[in-house]
Amino acid sequence: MKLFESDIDKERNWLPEGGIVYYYGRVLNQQQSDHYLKVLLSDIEWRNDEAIIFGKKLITKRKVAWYGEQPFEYSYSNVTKHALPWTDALLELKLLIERESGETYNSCLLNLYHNGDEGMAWHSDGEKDLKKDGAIGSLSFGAERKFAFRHKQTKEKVDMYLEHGSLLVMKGTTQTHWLHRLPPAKKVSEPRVNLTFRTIVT
Ligand SMILES: O=C(O)CCC(=O)C(=O)O
Ligand SMILES: [Fe+2]
Repeated sequence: MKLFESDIDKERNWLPEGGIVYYYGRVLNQQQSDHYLKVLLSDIEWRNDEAIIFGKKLITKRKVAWYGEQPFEYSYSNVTKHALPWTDALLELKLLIERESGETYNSCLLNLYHNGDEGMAWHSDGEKDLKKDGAIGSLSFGAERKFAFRHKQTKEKVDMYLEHGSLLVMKGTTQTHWLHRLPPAKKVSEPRVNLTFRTIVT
């Protein structure tokens, strides 16, 4: 049983090889986490994601948004987007996780999963505009969901649970050697918002 935040070992690498994943647990208290969930749900310009897959235009149920310190062009599943300017909440959260993780970030991809029917399939975040081996800082709000890694060669799996107000950091060669996904979760009826802070190189 986890009694105190200090029970979380922030220096533990959750991957056995080929990358680095740190889980910082809840970096915001209940009240702050509830506040940011509400603000993000109402203030972010959420859009259904469009992807061209095998020549077919698909609209995802999940909603997405893309913010940054410059109007970066960002390609993602064959769609090109421009980053919107930071909101106050996103800038506060960016500074918080920069302090926690000792890394810097210049952009953020946001995902809104309305309930447990929505998830994200196996992928790695290795787009060419992303800083090579740069850290990705992932903040989660709302429903606690399982997050899974799978090694591209050995198929080894690592599962973890991302709590309300928690921070996960993926860095080093994680995207080269591992896939990750957010599996659907039948019993979950509450929304989850995830923010992945990244570094774009121009
Ligand atoms: O929702 C999550 O926790 C993960 C999102 C993700 O992997 C991504 O946006 O690339
Ligand atoms: Fe990802």
